[in-house]
Amino acid sequence: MRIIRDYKYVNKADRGASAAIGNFDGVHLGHQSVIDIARSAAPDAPLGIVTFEPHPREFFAPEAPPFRLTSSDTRAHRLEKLGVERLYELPFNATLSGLTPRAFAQDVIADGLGLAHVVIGADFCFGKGRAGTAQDLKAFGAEMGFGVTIAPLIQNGDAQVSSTSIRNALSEGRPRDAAAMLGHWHRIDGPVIGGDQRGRDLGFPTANMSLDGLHPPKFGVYAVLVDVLEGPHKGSYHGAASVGVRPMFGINKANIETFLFDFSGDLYGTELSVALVDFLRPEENYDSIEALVAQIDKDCAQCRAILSAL
Ligand SMILES: Cc1cc2nc3c(=O)[nH]c(=O)nc-3n(C[C@H](O)[C@H](O)[C@H](O)COP(=O)(O)O)c2cc1C
Ligand SMILES: Nc1ncnc2c1ncn2[C@@H]1O[C@H](COP(=O)(O)OP(=O)(O)O)[C@@H](O)[C@H]1O
Repeated sequence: MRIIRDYKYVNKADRGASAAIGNFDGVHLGHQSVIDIARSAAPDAPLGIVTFEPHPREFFAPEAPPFRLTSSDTRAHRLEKLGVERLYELPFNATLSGLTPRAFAQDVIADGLGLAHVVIGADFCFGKGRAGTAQDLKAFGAEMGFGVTIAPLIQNGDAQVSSTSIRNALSEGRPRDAAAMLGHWHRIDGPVIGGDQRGRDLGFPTANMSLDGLHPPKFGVYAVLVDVLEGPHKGSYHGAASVGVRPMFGINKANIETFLFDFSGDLYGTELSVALVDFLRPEENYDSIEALVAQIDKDCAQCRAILSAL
């Protein structure tokens, strides 16, 4: 997969793609479906994605709390796994956001990226003030010479699959509902960072990861599947993770700390992918360290049972 970060001066080899357009936060079942449609709409064309960085909401409201399900790196990895060959990750700035719908179609899609075919969801809006609709894009395509397919929206029961409903499921401690809409477990990816070196004294050393920039799942304890992605301990493990601020030890910056079962070794700096399977309980402030350790023992037993039944 090639990542192209500008819509001007695009190489000939990177033009002519059949591409889906959107934010693709989480790369959920709806996203996977538009990608499949883009693939079958023009099987001989390179399969592309047009997306934006930062996410438009981050650009318009930089002070708002983090809401992303996936970092741009994770998004790129997932798209590559789905067979995407060209990722047009366009800088979302005042210039791009100020283009009228017609200018976006002409300058970005037709002239800039030279797309052969475009796939969008039925609720897609584009251009300054989100003034352009999917139907408008179809009309521009006919005029400017690119094909447009409007994809139906994927349902999950009665509700539409969306990044927002996945965020809500995670905020409410329903990771299995999030997974049903994602088509995969919700994962937190990143390197293991240093902590307060307290976990080892408790008898539960934890691999800590930052939640910076990401939508925080409900604070509390989760049964997790852990992939160690590199290094001598590369492999898959079961574990128990604590998401939150660790009230037993003051109010700290929220992170995720994972105890891997049947594991010992150094994970500092190693890339991990932690999948949230079930929410067990909220994080608590216990009366004593002994009470916390007794509870963590119970949490681990419960997590082992949940994970071995998967
Ligand atoms: C399964 C599990 C459950 C935990 N539950 C709580 C909790 O309820 N309250 C809390 O303050 N910390 C909880 N912790 C977090 C510990 O406080 C944390 O792992 C410890 O402070 C180690 O910090 P360190 O990794 O920075 O050394 C839990 C940790 C694990 C692994
Ligand atoms: N079973 C395990 N689960 C998670 N991390 C482990 C485990 N065994 C050893 N480690 C290592 O111990 C470190 C965590 O120890 P801990 O005392 O909690 O320190 P920190 O405060 O840095 O998290 C991890 O980053 C990892 O390198």
